[in-house]
Amino acid sequence: MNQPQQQKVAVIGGGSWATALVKILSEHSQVQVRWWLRSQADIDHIKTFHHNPRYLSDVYLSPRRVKPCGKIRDAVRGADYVVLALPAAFIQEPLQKLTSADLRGKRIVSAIKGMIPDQNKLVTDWMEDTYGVPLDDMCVIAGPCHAEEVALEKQSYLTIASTNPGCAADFAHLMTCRYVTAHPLADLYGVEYAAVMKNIVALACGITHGLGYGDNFQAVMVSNAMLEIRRFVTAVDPREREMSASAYLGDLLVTAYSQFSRNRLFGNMIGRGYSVKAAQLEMKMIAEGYYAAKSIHVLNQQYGVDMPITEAAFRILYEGEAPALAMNELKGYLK
Ligand SMILES: NC(=O)C1=CN([C@@H]2O[C@H](COP(=O)(O)OP(=O)(O)OC[C@H]3O[C@@H](n4cnc5c(N)ncnc54)[C@H](O)[C@@H]3O)[C@@H](O)[C@H]2O)C=CC1
Ligand SMILES: O=C(CO)COP(=O)(O)O
Repeated sequence: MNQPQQQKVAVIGGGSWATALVKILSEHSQVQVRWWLRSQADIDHIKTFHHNPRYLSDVYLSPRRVKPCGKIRDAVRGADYVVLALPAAFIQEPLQKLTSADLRGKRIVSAIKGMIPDQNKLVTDWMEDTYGVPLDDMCVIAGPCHAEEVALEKQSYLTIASTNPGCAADFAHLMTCRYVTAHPLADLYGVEYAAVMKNIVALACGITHGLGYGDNFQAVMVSNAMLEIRRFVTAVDPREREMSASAYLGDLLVTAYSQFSRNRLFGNMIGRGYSVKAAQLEMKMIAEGYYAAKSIHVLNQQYGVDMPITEAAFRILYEGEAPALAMNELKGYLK
């Protein structure tokens, strides 16, 4: 591994995943983290008490290795890596303060499992189109890994996907610590799309659970979902890939079944009769699957892939179809 002595990493976002990633990065003595958060009160709290007051508040954040700041240009200045760790719907506003020149020569890491909602673009495509960042200078963080379990230092695995093997291997090194093992993988698009789509499936699983369906039904839905994800990813980016690997199947499983899954929780509320608005207000955290259901639905108008689970979620979330009716229709497609 050809890593320089000091690594400067800017982390953009103040939520649970950003906090977990800052914790992992700060396990490395050679890494300096510049952490951009939008709330000045949270920055002051972290500087004084070394904990994020809002998310994963038990996690200790070393003041020697982690420097919170409120100006995004200060955070990225001099950074080797810029890690994007906000929900996709909120990334455009803070990044507007940056120009292509601010990002030139830096490696961009997307930790986001969502698409830019109004443009229906993957984050890496959007970064390439908006800032001219070459795909080879980007990677994505994927794999079954909830921030809450990182906070508890439970053994976890990540996949770092990139078109550039060196970029993936270098960042995988920074994401590996006592309780996290990270592996590089060459399939950037496949991993990025699968991470977006598993959120829609987990949301749909939550809906069925809220409606009273059991584990038998969910197991069939998750198996069918894996085939649905494979069909879509193959249509968008045809190539050989092992979709039972943890970056694809593992992430689908953890999100569909974990007590920590925001998408499952959000779906569960919808299944129990909450409106979308009420579920969003109740949650306090962001379920990317809500936005992804629309983006993938729109994108699929170009590809025409058979996606009954995504379509059922789309109709419930955006067309007002009753969850019970949509799931009843879906029953006929599953096997
Ligand atoms: N939490 C997890 O375990 C994991 C999350 N991810 C991904 O990481 C990304 C970030 O998610 P989390 O940190 O979990 O989100 P979160 O729900 O914990 O935090 C939300 C973040 O969005 C910001 N935010 C909320 N409302 C906003 C608004 N109206 N305008 C601007 N910013 C706003 C908050 O300040 C906070 O930084 C997502 O794409 C998610 O899919 C990926 C792997 C694991
Ligand atoms: O991607 C995740 C775990 O790998 C997080 O999923 P949720 O956003 O549903 O919690």
